[in-house]
Amino acid sequence: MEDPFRTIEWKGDHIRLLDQTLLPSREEYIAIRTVDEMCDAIYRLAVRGAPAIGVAACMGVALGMLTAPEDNREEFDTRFKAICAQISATRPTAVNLFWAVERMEKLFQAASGMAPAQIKELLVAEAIAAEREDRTICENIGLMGRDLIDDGDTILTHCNAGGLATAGYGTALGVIRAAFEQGKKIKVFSDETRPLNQGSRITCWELQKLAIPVTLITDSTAGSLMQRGLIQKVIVGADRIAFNGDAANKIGTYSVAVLAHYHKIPFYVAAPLSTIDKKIDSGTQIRIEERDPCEVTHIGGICVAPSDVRALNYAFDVTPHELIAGIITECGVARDPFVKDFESFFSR
Ligand SMILES: CSC[C@@H](O)[C@@H](O)C(=O)COP(=O)(O)O
Repeated sequence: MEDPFRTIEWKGDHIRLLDQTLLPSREEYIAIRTVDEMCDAIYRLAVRGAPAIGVAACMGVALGMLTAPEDNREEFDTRFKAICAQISATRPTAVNLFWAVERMEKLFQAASGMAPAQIKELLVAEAIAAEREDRTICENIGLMGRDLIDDGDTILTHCNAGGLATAGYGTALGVIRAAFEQGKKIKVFSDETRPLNQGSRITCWELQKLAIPVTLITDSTAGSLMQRGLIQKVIVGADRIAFNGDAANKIGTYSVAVLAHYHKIPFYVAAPLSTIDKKIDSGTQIRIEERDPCEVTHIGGICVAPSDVRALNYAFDVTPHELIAGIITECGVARDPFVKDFESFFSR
């Protein structure tokens, strides 16, 4: 089946992206014309999900350099550095953002002997390639993970790790989609995923578009469903995975993993290799984004708490590797001790 939407697309002089903050009530594409606009889109989650943020970062760098002066090499280089720094400062947890900026930096360095006009072309080509690659990587994650799902399974997912969190197809939802495309009769429970409701707003919307049966639950319902034997697998995405397998994902993922462990339900993480941070060997080193408390005190712009109450808004948590049955990547399913499998995947 064709993708029912396009997360992000290079359009020559601008970037077109589906504004995810408006879903599901409005399906609106916006045009990003400057680095400021791209940084704002990433920060306010108009584009979100680790792999999609990575693609947005590549495209943001290429876009910003389109207007860089070609007659002054020093200014050209300074502009590049400033753009990379600005994009890197938008969100701290998803490593794909930094992976993307590093990818563009490497290219910029390798092309340092070339004329600015040529470098601009290379940066654009790299950003477009990153988008295409991500789609293919997600399809491969689907192929690698689909046999973990049995016919008749009901799967719980948290947040949104679907086509909209990537350049297309998705990671956790990609595995579910691939199993569904094999003809397996599967059902999905989607946690609503407070505070910003990526589960209810985006995962449910995507799964409905794909005709995959989905039932929305509040975040606090998952344990009860597990206790009743109504969930056979859990699959989620990740924003950053340490080399020992500890995985940061949307806040609430850790609670789901603990529940799954208690109920002996396999808990899987699906993510591309670009989400694995080779520089850190434990989840304790992952910086967790803390966002505006208003996201907790308000739902859809309506205040649901006393206006002066203190609220804490960690956007992510870390699930320790021992709670993870497998990490599904485009190269295969890594198992504990993850470091061994990761090393083999990266050496290919
Ligand atoms: C394939 S996306 C994996 C994760 O990025 C996803 O599960 C998630 O936590 C997204 O958080 P968000 O704050 O919406 O960007």
